[in-house]
Amino acid sequence: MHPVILRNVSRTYRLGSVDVPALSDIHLEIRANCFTVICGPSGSGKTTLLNVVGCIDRPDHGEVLVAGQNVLALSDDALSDFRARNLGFIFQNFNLLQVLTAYENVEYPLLLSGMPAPQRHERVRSLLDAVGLSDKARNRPGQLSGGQRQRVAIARALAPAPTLVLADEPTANLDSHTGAGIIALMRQMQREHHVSFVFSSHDPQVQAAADDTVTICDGRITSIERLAESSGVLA
Ligand SMILES: Nc1ncnc2c1ncn2[C@@H]1O[C@H](COP(=O)(O)OP(=O)(O)OP(=O)(O)O)[C@@H](O)[C@H]1O
Repeated sequence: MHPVILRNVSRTYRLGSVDVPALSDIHLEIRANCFTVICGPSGSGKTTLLNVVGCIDRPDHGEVLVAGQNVLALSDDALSDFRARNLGFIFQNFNLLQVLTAYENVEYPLLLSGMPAPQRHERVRSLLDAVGLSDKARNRPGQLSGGQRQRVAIARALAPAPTLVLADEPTANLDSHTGAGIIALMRQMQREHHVSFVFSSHDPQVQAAADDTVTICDGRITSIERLAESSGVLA
C-alpha cells in the first residue's frame, strides 16, 4: 500500500484580494519504505506540499489518502489524533521543547498517546541508544550540539512508530559533515523501522540519498524520478 496518495490536489493562499496558487493539480504517490525528496526552487510549493501530506494544512481541492485514510473526511480533532498516531515530524530548527531533557522530549509523544510507563521507558531508552545519545539523555537541547539536537528530533519522530516521517529541510541548519551523519542515521532508521521518509530539501546530499525525487516548480510537479532498486518494498 502507498503510504500517501494525492489526487488533483490544489492549494491557493489568499493575500488580501490576491490569490497565490501554491499547489496546482498535484498527483503523487509516495512509495512505502522509501526515502522521497521533494525539491524545487524557493517558493515552488515544497513546504505547502509537505504540510498537506502531513495533514497540517487542508487543500482547497483534491483527495489526500495517508496510510489508506481519506484524511480530508476527518474532523480537526480526529485529524490531530490521526497525525499523532501515524506521522512523525522533523524540522530544520529541531523544534525541541527547551525545558525538557533529551529523554523527556522523546518521551513526550508517548505520554500523549497514553503508553504505560514501563513500555515507554523501554522505547525511549532504545531510541536514544539507536541515535547514539544514551549518554546525553539528561541534557536539555541547549546543552546539545545541532547534530545531537537533530538526533533527538529523529528519535522523537520515530517514538510513536509512525507510518510516515516528514522532514522539512532537516539538514539546513547543520554543517555538511554533520548533515551527512544525520542523513545516514535517517536512512538507517528508515530501514530498521520500516517507515517512509518524505523530505523537502535543497541539500544535494539529501537528494543523493533519495530513492525517489519529486521536483516541483510553480506549484506543479515537473518530474518524478524513482530508483528502480529501492531499499524498500515496491508498491
Ligand atoms: N501563508 C501564506 N500566505 C500567502 N502565501 C503563501 C503562504 N505560504 C506560502 N505562500 C506562497 O505560496 C508559494 C509556495 O510557498 P512554499 O513555502 O510552499 O514554497 P517552498 O518551495 O517551500 O519555498 P522555500 O524553499 O523558500 O521554503 C509561494 O509563492 C509563497 O509565497
